[in-house]
Amino acid sequence: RPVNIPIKNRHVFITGGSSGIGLALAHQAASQGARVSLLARSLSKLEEAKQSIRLSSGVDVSIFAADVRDYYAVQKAINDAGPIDVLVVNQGVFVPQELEKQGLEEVKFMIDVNLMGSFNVIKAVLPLMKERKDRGPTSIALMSSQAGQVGVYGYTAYSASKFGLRGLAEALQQEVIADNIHVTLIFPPDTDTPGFEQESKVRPELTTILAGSSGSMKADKVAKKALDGIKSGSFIVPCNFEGQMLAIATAGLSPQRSFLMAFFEVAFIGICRLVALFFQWNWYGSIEQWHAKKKEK
Ligand SMILES: NC(=O)C1=CN([C@@H]2O[C@H](COP(=O)(O)OP(=O)(O)OC[C@H]3O[C@@H](n4cnc5c(N)ncnc54)[C@H](OP(=O)(O)O)[C@@H]3O)[C@@H](O)[C@H]2O)C=CC1
Ligand SMILES: CCCCCCCCCCCCCCCC(=O)[C@@H](N)CO
Repeated sequence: RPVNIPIKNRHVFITGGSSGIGLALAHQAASQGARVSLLARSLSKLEEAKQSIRLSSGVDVSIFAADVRDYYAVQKAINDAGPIDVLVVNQGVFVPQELEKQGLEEVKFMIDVNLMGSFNVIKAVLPLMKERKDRGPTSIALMSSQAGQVGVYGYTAYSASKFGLRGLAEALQQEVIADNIHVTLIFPPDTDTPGFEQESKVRPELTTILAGSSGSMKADKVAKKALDGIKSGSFIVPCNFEGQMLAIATAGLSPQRSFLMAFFEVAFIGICRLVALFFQWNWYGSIEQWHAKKKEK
């Protein structure tokens, strides 16, 4: 059933909030009257973010320098930040590379930050979020990626880390629903951020070609979709039209609050599977072409 999770005058805690999508979310939450806290590794980037939010909305955000891989550092930050109403687990790292070429330390880095780091943050927040009475509905939101709905060339480790978040989210929602806690999973396409700019420099050509199947977005737009999804307690939040098709094609056994969306899923799942097969046909065609071109050289 539908739910409404207000953010005005409530505490929104964003990991990876000093850059890109997380920073855009922080700006929007602050301008909508939320009390905002940010967590990331680099203190100087956090201070810059704090400054820019103060300039644009006059709001003073709290900042916490910690690495999500360090449970005790995360726990300390969260205890210092005070009770959280909306947790956005958004930190993420992405180093695209064919698995054969990628070092295992890079694989582990992505799994540790994106997946294990998310466990650390949620484990630290949950007891405090649960323990408060008369607090109204609260939210735990996770930033996945369209690469967490479909495997993409060059993203073996990254896709695995983002698919992992879905299992975590589906199981967690069942565990916390009785506490009026609502889980949201966000699936952005390529998004114009400092992290993406870095990624683009090292991305295999095929990764760029396949990821181009979905249009790219501005961080502000993704943040707006995310925040609207969080406020309406949506479990799955797609960000663009391709994302809406992907969400239907991969709906599986995820919960659905909206009767209208449930109807769309049932009505369009067949056609979306057809479109998905067409995309796969196309992707394998691109892969074949790319190999043929490489051989010629
Ligand atoms: N941009 C894109 O194309 C897409 C991004 N996403 C996802 O959205 C999220 C945000 O991405 P984007 O805005 O592009 O990323 P950015 O690289 O621009 O920002 C990443 C943020 O995460 C923080 N961070 C990184 N590692 C850690 C860590 N170990 N501990 C704590 N904080 C950390 C960074 O700060 P610091 O380095 O100081 O720690 C920074 O604040 C990620 O989860 C990403 O996977 C999903 C789909 C597309
Ligand atoms: C029903 C069929 C729908 C068809 C649409 C298919 C589109 C899939 C495109 C996948 C794009 C993956 C982008 C990853 C972005 C990301 O996370 C990196 N930039 C790292 O941050």
